[in-house]
Amino acid sequence: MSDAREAIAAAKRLVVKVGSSALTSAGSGLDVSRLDALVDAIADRLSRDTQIVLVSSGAIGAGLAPLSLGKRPRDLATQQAAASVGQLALAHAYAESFGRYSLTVGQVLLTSNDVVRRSHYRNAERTFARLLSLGAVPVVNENDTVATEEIRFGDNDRLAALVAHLIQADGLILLSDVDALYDGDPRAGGTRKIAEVAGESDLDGLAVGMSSSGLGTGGMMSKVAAARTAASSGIPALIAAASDAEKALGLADVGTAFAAAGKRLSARRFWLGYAAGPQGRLYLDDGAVAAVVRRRRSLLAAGIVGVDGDFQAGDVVDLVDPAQRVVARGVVAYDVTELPELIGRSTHELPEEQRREVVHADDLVPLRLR
Ligand SMILES: Nc1ncnc2c1ncn2[C@@H]1O[C@H](COP(=O)(O)OP(=O)(O)O)[C@@H](O)[C@H]1O
Ligand SMILES: N[C@@H](CCC(=O)OP(=O)(O)O)C(=O)O
Repeated sequence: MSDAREAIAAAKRLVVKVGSSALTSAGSGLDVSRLDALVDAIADRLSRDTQIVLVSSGAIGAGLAPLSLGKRPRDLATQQAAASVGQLALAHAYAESFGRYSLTVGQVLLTSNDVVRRSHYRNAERTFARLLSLGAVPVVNENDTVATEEIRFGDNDRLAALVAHLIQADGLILLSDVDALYDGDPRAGGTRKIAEVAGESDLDGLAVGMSSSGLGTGGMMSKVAAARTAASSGIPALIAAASDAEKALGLADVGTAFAAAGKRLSARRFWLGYAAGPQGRLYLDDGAVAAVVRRRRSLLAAGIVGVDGDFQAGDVVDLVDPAQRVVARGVVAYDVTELPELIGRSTHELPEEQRREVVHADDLVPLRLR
């Protein structure tokens, strides 16, 4: 049994995410018997001294049949109407289902603003902590009815990874309609199941594709991205089938396990690296990339070759290498208008008041290349 599986089996706090494809079907909407089976597995784990936050998709899928919509709509307004109807059905079904175990659920609907802005992020953190301390099961989804195209997560796998860090979970379980990660889309046949992802090299050469049901949004790609986000911030993750929920939440001996890399990032550094919305880009030369990413130094004006975006001192920006890859993210100490006359110049050439670092090492998080 891998460390990741042991950690998930022994976790005191878990985030469990279930996808639309595991709860709904195009013709008949919400499948209450599958939802009940998931709740059975969660209730069993809750009875074994574990706190669980459930991130559940399915609002749009659950709203289709009541609105006589045949398949998932493409336009945002109809998706939002379906989510409005479906979220109510979903919340009601969870309340009823957990009620069989005398468990109380609390609905938490988030938009990306709730994590992108640091003050909102901390507010969400407090809400989860209080719900859990009161013994309720938080059931989370994106607030689809108010989220506009610009502020949408559109992807509950990522939301689940962010929530996992937010509540300091010991593990993340992503449940879908497929039993594991394969080295190619299993619909193609002849593909091999991947049981363990110990490090990034185990993901080399994989063909990870989109949803097969037409109900899910991100397909396996967003699950792998979410599992990597969790793992790289110190939280082991498991991708498994919702129909295997009992085993996934039991011994964690099914699906694909992602080993946690290193120690957990602090809340601030995690927010900076994965949740915050960057307002601009700083383009670095090779020397600056080496200093910032490998030697964990502050970014100085001398190593910047270009600037893009509309940011002010205190905003979050992406740091981009000469191959145009985002290699780090940090809080910039200057407004965008101040930088053009500073970049490329060494500190001793600059006036006294402009000698501070452009991004201080304490405000900088190197990102693994995605
Ligand atoms: N390499 C792969 N391994 C496993 N599944 C894959 C892979 N590539 C694509 N898929 C597809 O991704 C689907 C799961 O994604 P999705 O439908 O979005 O799920 P959910 O609604 O649970 O978020 C699977 O049904 C599968 O067909
Ligand atoms: N918030 C949307 C789901 C978005 C989403 O990520 O869906 P999925 O890929 O099924 O997890 C809904 O409730 O319909």
